[in-house]
Amino acid sequence: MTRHSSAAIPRVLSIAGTDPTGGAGIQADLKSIAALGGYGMAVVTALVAQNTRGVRSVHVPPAAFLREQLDAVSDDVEIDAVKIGMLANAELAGVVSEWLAATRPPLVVLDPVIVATSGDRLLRPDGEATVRRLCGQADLVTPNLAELGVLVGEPTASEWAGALEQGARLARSSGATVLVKGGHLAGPTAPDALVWVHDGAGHRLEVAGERIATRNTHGTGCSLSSAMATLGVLGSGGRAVTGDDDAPDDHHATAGQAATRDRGLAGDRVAAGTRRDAGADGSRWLPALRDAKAWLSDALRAADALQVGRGNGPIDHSHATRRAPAAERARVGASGLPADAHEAVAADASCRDMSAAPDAAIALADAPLSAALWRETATARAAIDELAFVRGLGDGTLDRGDFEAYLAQDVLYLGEYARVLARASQLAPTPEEQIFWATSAAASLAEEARLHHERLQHRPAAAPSATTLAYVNHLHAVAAHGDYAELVAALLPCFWVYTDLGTRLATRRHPAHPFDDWLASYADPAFALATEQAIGFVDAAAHASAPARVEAMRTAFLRSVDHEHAFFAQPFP
Ligand SMILES: Nc1ncnc2c1ncn2[C@@H]1O[C@H](COP(=O)(O)OP(=O)(O)OP(=O)(O)O)[C@@H](O)[C@H]1O
Ligand SMILES: Cc1ncc(COP(=O)(O)O)c(N)n1
Repeated sequence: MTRHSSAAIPRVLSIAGTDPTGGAGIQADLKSIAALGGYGMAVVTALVAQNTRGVRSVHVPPAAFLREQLDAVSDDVEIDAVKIGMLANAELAGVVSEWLAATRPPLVVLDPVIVATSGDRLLRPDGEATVRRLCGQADLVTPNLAELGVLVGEPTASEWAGALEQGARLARSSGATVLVKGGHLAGPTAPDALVWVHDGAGHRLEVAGERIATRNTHGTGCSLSSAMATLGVLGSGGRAVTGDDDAPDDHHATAGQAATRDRGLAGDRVAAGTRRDAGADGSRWLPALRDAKAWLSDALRAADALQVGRGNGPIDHSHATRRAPAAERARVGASGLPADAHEAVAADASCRDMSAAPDAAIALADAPLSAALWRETATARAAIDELAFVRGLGDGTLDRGDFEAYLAQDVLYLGEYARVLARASQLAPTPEEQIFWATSAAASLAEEARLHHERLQHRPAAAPSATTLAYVNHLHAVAAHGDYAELVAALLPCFWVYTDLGTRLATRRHPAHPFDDWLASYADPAFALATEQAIGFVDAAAHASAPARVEAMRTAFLRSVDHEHAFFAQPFP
């Protein structure tokens, strides 16, 4: 492929092995690329049966098939950057080297994966020499301390200073910029440094970092290198590199080496697939490293909440877009809404436009149940999005008769939902919760009356469908147990699924949309606030409950989500 035109969204190809638990390898690469704004593509070198505790076995497909995969991508797609990870053996490393020479991608980041954190080898010893040579075809090489030692043929450095010296030796021998990583150092810091040689002189820029106390660091190297490839294309905002703000006094990039980049780092390459005579200008990577490290640190901070696996779990690549845990949401919801939100609640509240007690205290749980339940219902919620009824609501193609038939069932549901909300109020342990659920019950009845009056007067009264009956029977059955925690868990999906759906449907609004007013009511911030409060109360109830009761809460919540799905999926004659 010779033609290259730059796209606004970096097209980044990962060439790496797999991790079925999603924390490392190609899965981590794709998540990182997406999180940082790129479009991820993936060519698999090896299939690895591994989890957070270690590697069980490795299956390496034929080398010729690796080349077929690579050609399939490069024959069709303009690639902005390549990230190379696990190469398994010399033969595969050789295939990638040949493909790089033929294809000349504008930016190449090599993470020379040799040994996993678990201690298992991911590169056969016969591949080390080839990977060493491959460094000469990369713009950036990102070895951890052990890999750095192997690449320079020395024992693993135990001190940062020694690692930097080894990085300088690798930079000199390869011509690439070396990102020396301090993740494996002992001590309270986790520094990283860019090391390169330019016109024969060695240079270094260091980015400091605090060590985050977590054992969930699986895949940090894969994630960082993919982030660097993506941000390298973007130029990490295209900021000018001043070259000396992070540099240690004794050893820093000079102003002469600093560069203002138009877009990304691709211009730094003399010819991809060849060694550069003058060497790289490594300072160009500094903005990308700063941004990648900040992102990675947040992903490490969020890692423990994921609860994936029993070994060294993954980082949370999606921390920035993921809904914050319930406690956090409750806090933001309570403080981040317009001051008039509470009045809006009082004026127009229902099960869907759920009311709230304005001064309700948000009880914060240590480990929110709600976040786990939300994750557990991701598939069911995605299925709701895909329903013909919901899609028709969003794009406005839903038959009006069907819409009214739905509203007729909703009215019937709201009447019964109000009774169950009232029961929650009766069982509530605090006055705040008592008020919240009672206010919600009243609002639910108000919405029932409003819908009836404004939208359904011309229709004969409907009988409850089997689906509507099943949902309200489930709620009444849980109410009959008399367990407040279980009951509020059963009530929550009606708040939450509708808020979530409503927020997304609201983006489809336009003045001519046939259901515009209805969509507007679901995007009401007061409705979102009420949902945040309900989530906070459910988490507080879980916090105060024994494990068996929490399990009952979970079951009640999951069943309600299933009923929400069935409610939207039912035929509306
Ligand atoms: N506990 C931590 N706190 C903060 N940053 C960390 C921590 N562990 C690793 N990092 C950072 O993660 C990145 C990857 O570094 P590391 O040295 O762990 O690479 P690696 O061993 O290749 O990763 P992997 O775990 O995928 O093999 C670096 O930016 C490093 O500073
Ligand atoms: C396919 C693949 N590539 C890379 C790693 C290294 O990651 P870690 O050192 O965190 O196990 C891995 N475990 N699996």
